[in-house]
Amino acid sequence: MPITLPLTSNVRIDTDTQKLLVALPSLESRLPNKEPEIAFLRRFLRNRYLHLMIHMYHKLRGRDGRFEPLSDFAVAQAADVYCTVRFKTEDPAVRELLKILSQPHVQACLYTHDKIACGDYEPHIDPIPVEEEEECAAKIVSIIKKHNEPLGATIQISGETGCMEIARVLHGGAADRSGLISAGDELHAINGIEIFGMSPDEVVDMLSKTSGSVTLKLVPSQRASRSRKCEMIVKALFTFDPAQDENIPCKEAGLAFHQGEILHIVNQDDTIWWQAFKHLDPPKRAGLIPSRHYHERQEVLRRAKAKEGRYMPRSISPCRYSPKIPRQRRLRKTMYHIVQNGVFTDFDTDEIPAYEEVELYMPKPKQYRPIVLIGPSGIGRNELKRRLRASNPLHFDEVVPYTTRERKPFEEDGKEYHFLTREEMEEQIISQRFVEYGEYRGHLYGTSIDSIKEVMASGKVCLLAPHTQALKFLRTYEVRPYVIFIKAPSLEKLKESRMPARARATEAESIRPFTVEELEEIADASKKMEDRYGHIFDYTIVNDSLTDATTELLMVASKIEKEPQWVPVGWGQ
Ligand SMILES: Nc1ncnc2c1ncn2[C@@H]1O[C@H](COP(=O)(O)OP(=O)(O)OP(=O)(O)O)[C@@H](O)[C@H]1O
Repeated sequence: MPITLPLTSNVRIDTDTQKLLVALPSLESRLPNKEPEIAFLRRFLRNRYLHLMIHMYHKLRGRDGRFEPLSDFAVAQAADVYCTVRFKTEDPAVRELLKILSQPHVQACLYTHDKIACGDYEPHIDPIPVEEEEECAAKIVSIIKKHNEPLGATIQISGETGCMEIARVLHGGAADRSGLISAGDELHAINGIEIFGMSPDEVVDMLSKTSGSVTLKLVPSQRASRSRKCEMIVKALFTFDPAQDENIPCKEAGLAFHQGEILHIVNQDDTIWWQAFKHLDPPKRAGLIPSRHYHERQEVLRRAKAKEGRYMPRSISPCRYSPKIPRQRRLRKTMYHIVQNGVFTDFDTDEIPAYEEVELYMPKPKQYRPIVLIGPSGIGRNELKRRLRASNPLHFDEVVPYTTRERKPFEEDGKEYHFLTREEMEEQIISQRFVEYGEYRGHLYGTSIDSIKEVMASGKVCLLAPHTQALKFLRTYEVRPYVIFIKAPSLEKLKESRMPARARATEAESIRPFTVEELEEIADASKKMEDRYGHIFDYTIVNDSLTDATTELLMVASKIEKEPQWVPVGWGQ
């Protein structure tokens, strides 16, 4: 007589199970000490779910062809659909489809379908996992996030696998502090919630809402760790605002900085985004900064665009004036050159300033850095230099220029000028002894590197007001100049300060007040000069009120004799 299950009157126990149940009492008598196990087996064999499954099994094995599947790879087909549409998240229908496909029960259903379609329901023993599979195992990482603190990592959808992965771990952030999260790790779940099918924005949003303990399920990266953690101190030679950069992976992770700020670069793994923090900032999570390569590429594009729009901030005219030569004459001659490697070159190279590696320079007694005043012609460099020198002539000094003109009876060689023959001076020019020189009325005039060294060796502060072109020669380990930009105030302020003060413009044989056009030219040149050479300046003084500018210059001059300064690497010893 067939045994019927109490709760499933319509499901009959199959004959094999019946045989087992019938055999149980004899088993009990033969194994008296196994009573609990046999009792469990009895309950199991009578379980209605087991019999439902056995029933289904027999149905599926029915040879009437009613359960012929359309395909046996529904999971792969669903994954294919998922990958094809996963980036079209702007379409609500696609979003819904992605959501449905990522539901665990839908996936389980598809999986079961494939198993059945393949007839893969015969019992089998799982192979013993091999070591590589163990490596693929997920890791559960719990990190403690302070209130409002970001995770300290950026995420992206992997181009290879289509999975969400950690793009980079920010130095010093919560993820970095855990020591357990690496770039390339696949992110599968946050606080137990599967993120399969979510967009990076949704994941970021989800992460930002969590605080305290956050548990991440990650599949470790298979890539070999290629972290190139490094510490490099640099001066930023440009200004960066992450809010203005369209390509930054996460604006909140960006580090805004200004030209001249000192940054500690801590990671250069990524070719586009490096990681850095600002000097003197409390030690905290590093931010993303453009890599040198990325900045250069962006700058090239910006310049190309500016060229199209006909505005080129770099197109500053080469030096037209030399210190002793009146403006009108010099304009016609354009005779000013810098010699480099025996060739006449210009400082307006195509180099794109990004970061300059720096080190700390400690001021030493009686070894003062020369102060170099740079600015547009007529802004007041020489006036300020004169005033600084007059403040303490025993401490500040100027260089004695060289000339090939005849010595006047009242002049002393080495006092007003060093006098050389034309041949001698030309020889020295060719051997690059002059930081700047020019020709006026058939005679050469110039500033020699030797005369700068002379002042430096005398234990005085050497004051210079050369043209910008001379910086290429002056910015060396031997001279270590401190460059101060004398900047023009607004045109209105220039007119207000220069006109009533009867500021003088030098002309061929006379001096006269500035014209409005000349003041406009000064304001314009100042702007262009700052755009072009701003990264070289150590300090900027706006020369609006002469008294204020002089006071500020005295303050800076005193500061650089006492306080440590950031200088290009190699100048610090
Ligand atoms: N802040 C100021 N207010 C009023 N006049 C000023 C100010 N600064 C400079 N000047 C005057 O402007 C004139 C030009 O100054 P200065 O000769 O020092 O310019 P510069 O930068 O050395 O230019 P250049 O190389 O052409 O000589 C001088 O008469 C100077 O006294």
